[in-house]
Amino acid sequence: MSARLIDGKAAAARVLTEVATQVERLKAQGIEPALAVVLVGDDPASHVYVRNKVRSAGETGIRSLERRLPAETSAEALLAVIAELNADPLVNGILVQLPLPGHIDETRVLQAIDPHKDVDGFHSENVGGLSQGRPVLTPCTPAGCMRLLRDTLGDLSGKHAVVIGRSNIVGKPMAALLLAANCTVSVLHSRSRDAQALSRQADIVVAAIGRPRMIGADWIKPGAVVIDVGINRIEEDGRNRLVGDVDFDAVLPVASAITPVPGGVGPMTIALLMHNTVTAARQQHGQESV
Ligand SMILES: Nc1nc2c(c(=O)[nH]1)N[C@@H](CN(C=O)c1ccc(C(=O)N[C@@H](CCC(=O)O)C(=O)O)cc1)CN2
Repeated sequence: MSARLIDGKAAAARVLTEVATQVERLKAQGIEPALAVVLVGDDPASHVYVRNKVRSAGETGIRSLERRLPAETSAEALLAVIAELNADPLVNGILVQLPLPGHIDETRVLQAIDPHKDVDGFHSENVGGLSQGRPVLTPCTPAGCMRLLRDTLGDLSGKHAVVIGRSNIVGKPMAALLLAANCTVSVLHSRSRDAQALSRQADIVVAAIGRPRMIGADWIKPGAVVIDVGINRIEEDGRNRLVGDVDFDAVLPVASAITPVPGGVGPMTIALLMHNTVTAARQQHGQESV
């Protein structure tokens, strides 16, 4: 048996089409959703992601503003930019591209964003709301993984889901979303005992550890659905390659469905950012989220 490929590009295109329809409706009411993207420094991957975010905004009719700042920008200067965007009534969503240069405290910066404009869902107000099941802005990568899982499995109720990795951006919000979908959730990390055996009991495995191809076939129960969040750049056979946290070739014959890297979770992250921007715009105008 060979697993079905979960096509993140196609799923992202569907989300973006939904978003474009919502944007058209808002514009007909005189509301133009706008997203501010803040990029500090020269990280080449961050530049690509920001370019793709601005492009997706344009394609869905969302107005975008870019604030590009040099790597040596002080925390105070960055906070001043965020304060200006918070105060601008025509800006609905703000995101600060991560990682920030080492001299800037990321938490301090993320906490400075108005929670209603926090389209990354990283502010503690939104993190807390997510764990309480309130309708808050939700981190884009985990929200994208949930869409892929629902498209693949339908109702997730009662499934045993294992999340490997406990980062604030992916692992922890992913666990909260799976719990909200009535899964039985285990979060595995570097100190977990018998991680492989626990993972092998799961119906759903979400790998978000940042270690190239760490999850092999012996971590996966036959027929499980595998979501690979890893994006690792490695050099192999003299070529630069992008690989996930899952050993794709080894797991393919064991799983029932699997996301590839590239073309799996990554495109969903950007699509869900556009979705969150429209949600933020609707909420700021007293409308329910869709
Ligand atoms: N403020 C944020 N910073 C970061 C986030 C985030 O959600 N908010 N996530 C990641 C980077 N990221 C978005 O910002 C992101 C990563 C990967 C992709 C993507 O489409 N990947 C492609 C491959 C692209 C490539 O060649 O590198 C894929 O997997 O198919 C989109 C967005 C960290 N920072």
